[in-house]
Amino acid sequence: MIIKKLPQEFEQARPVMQQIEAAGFEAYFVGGSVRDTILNKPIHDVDIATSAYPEEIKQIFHRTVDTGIEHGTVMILDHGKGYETTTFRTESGYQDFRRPDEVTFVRSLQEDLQRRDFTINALAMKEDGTVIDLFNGLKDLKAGMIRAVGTPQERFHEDALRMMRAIRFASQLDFKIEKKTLAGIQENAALLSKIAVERTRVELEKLLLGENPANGISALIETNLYEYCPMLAHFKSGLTQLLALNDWHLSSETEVWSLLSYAFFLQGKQVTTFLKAWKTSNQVLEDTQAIVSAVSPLLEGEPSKLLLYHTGRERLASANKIANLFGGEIDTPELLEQYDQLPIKSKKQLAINGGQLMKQANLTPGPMIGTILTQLETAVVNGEMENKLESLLEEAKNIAKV
Ligand SMILES: Nc1ccn([C@@H]2O[C@H](COP(=O)(O)OP(=O)(O)OP(=O)(O)O)[C@@H](O)[C@H]2O)c(=O)n1
Ligand SMILES: [Mg+2]
Repeated sequence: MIIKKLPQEFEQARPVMQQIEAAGFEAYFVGGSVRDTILNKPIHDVDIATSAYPEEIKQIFHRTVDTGIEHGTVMILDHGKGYETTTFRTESGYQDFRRPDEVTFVRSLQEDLQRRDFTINALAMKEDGTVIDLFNGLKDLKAGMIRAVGTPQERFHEDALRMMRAIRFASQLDFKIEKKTLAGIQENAALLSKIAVERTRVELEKLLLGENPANGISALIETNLYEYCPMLAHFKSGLTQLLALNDWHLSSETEVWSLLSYAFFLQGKQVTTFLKAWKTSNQVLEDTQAIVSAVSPLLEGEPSKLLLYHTGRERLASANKIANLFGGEIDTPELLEQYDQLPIKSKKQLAINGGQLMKQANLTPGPMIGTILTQLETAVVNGEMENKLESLLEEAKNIAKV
């Protein structure tokens, strides 16, 4: 197979490939970018595999960065772009099920490709678009099949994360997992606990953000992999419930964690415990908390102005998306319109501040100031008071008297 029209990311990298070849070495595009091009999907980064050793690459190109030289990876800088090139290699050892004990550089493309995870990820492409397909990856791409290269057991022992990758691709590409590969995951699922939570998290997020998340979730359950993911062992029924939802497409990590938390009936501190177990960022945690607490009122259909205000625009859209998945009926554009009509969007927009309260209403510094500001804020948001300095000062004095 020759791909005639290559995406511009490959075109740009061509001179680099040609230079490696001119020096007498082989160079191929490998990995996800080749797979996604054949699937007509947009690509992000192009990876290059080469028979040249890192030191040889550094002799060919003047501007390089050692991004992972012990693994054979050198970044070539060319016309303001960086190209990761990795020397063909084999790996051995894998006593910890996640990293090889030893990496050996080799000159043969075949040896490099045969240690890769799935046939669809073991394609290589020359700079002229010729595809090298040593493991029937093209056939599997066409059939929509995820199949381990060689023996699944070996591939999963080399890196147990590959089991999560398999189900992630099942969702992302809407592919099936081939029988022996699926059985390999079932048999080796427990090895996933050896993998750093952060790596597993990235795969779970990609799974839930994928084209057909239900496909990935069924495989997660069917293979028992979920039992070796942080805390998911407790939530089999919650996970199963997700399979019944109609056609859903999430669009951020925060939506992933909010959907899971809501589907698992988690609240307050339970959300924190769950997300901490998955080591999400604090920002994701904060946003998820806000979204999860907004879902039930949205589902009930009468969200208060104060809820809209405290949730904020972006989180509100996510919360309503989740509410609608569970039967909520509020239209998101209408809800956002209501939000946009709130008199203020944050405390900063209140026409009065603590300093003015002290100076112009003669209030003494202390916690009372905060309490009064919050009451004024609530009144303004609810449309009970105008957002004007004089009337707010007047009201502040009244509150202080009581
Ligand atoms: N555990 C892994 C990770 C990666 N690879 C190989 O390295 C390539 C690049 O890895 P990566 O960028 O992590 O995955 P992609 O397949 O490119 O997927 P994505 O589009 O998500 O980057 C893969 O295609 C595969 O050939 C592998 O064999 N085993
Ligand atoms: Mg990639």
